Amino acid sequence: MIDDDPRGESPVRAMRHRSFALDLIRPLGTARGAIRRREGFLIAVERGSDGDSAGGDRGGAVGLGEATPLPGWTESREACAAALDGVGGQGGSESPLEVLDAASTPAARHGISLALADAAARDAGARLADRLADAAGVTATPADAVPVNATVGDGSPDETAAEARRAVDSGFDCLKLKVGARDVDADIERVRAVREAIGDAVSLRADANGAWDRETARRALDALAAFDLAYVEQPLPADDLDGLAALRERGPTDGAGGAVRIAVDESVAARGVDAVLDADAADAVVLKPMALGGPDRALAAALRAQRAGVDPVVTTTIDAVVARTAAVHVAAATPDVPPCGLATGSLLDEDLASDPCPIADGQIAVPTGPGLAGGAFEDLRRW
Ligand SMILES: O=C(O)CCC(=O)c1ccccc1C(=O)O
Ligand SMILES: [Mg+2]
Repeated sequence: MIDDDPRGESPVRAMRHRSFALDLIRPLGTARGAIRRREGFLIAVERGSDGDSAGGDRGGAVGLGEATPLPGWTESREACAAALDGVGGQGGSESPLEVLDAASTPAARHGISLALADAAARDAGARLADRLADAAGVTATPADAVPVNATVGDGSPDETAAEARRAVDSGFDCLKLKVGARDVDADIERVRAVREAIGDAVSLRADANGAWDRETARRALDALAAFDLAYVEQPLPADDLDGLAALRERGPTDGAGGAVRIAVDESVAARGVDAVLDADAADAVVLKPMALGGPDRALAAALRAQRAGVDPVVTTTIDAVVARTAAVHVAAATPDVPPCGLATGSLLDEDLASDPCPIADGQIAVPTGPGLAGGAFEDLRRW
């Protein structure tokens, strides 16, 4: 097929979606409550045939997408389902990406956008990462592997330290620890226990999921400065961009070393990456393709962040394997990407298909194409 539609925006010839529900092995404790189960939609599309195909009825490759909403970052499951149903009823005359709004239904838009991009990449015989990079004007060749962090949930100091130690023993050299689910003094003891268990050579991040007010955040950051954290993610509520900017500007405090770097996640989902960059609210931005309306939009946000001198960290919302693999391609297309929150497949008790992205030595492998993962998801393409 002639590759005249690099962004996969041709009309949809056929589209279907089905729902799924996947339990986590055990609840992931966060400051916003535990995540126990993920419910979403698997999407398959066939793009419209090219105008030049004489037969008039020739379809392209079947592309796969996933929409796994998580309120707080995306629309509700109901709103996602309604948006996907609306696309199905459209009749295929215009691109569904024009009618799906990235701000109000990012997960639905992610699912359709990914399915179209996978189909287009398969038709072109190219890896998704290469197609995303080309469309975004990235000249560097996408990576074959991406550094990742292990994700460690809330738990007692002993439980948390043991889980951190297991992650390091299995090859991770960057960990992200959930904080903010208990009071600051308890979290300080957890971080101390983890640092003692893993040693100084492992990079350590903490994610408060917006739990603290300004005064608590200052107290927490002052105390946590002793443990050499790479950054603290979302120490303040999503909308407090001024407070986040002020935390960054704060100089070293009495003898405690330099200020702790700030990453933002919920602020990106709530206000968009440009508002975060304009407010000077972050040293790093956490980019979840599911929350940003698609892999292409996530990569564009990553490149804008880099141009502003801010580190883009690509992560999942604990998605099933199709969306996780897409996020790996986004990270691969981002030049010099720092460790990303993509090692979340092991949190799930079951999955839609086996994972084509093995993790070793703290790096996740980027599948060879075409599309998302070559033949890896064949069973998912026919149902
Ligand atoms: O970043 C990671 O390590 C994994 C992803 C993660 O932590 C997460 C997963 C689901 C919902 C929210 C979050 C979060 O980063 O706050
Ligand atoms: Mg986060």
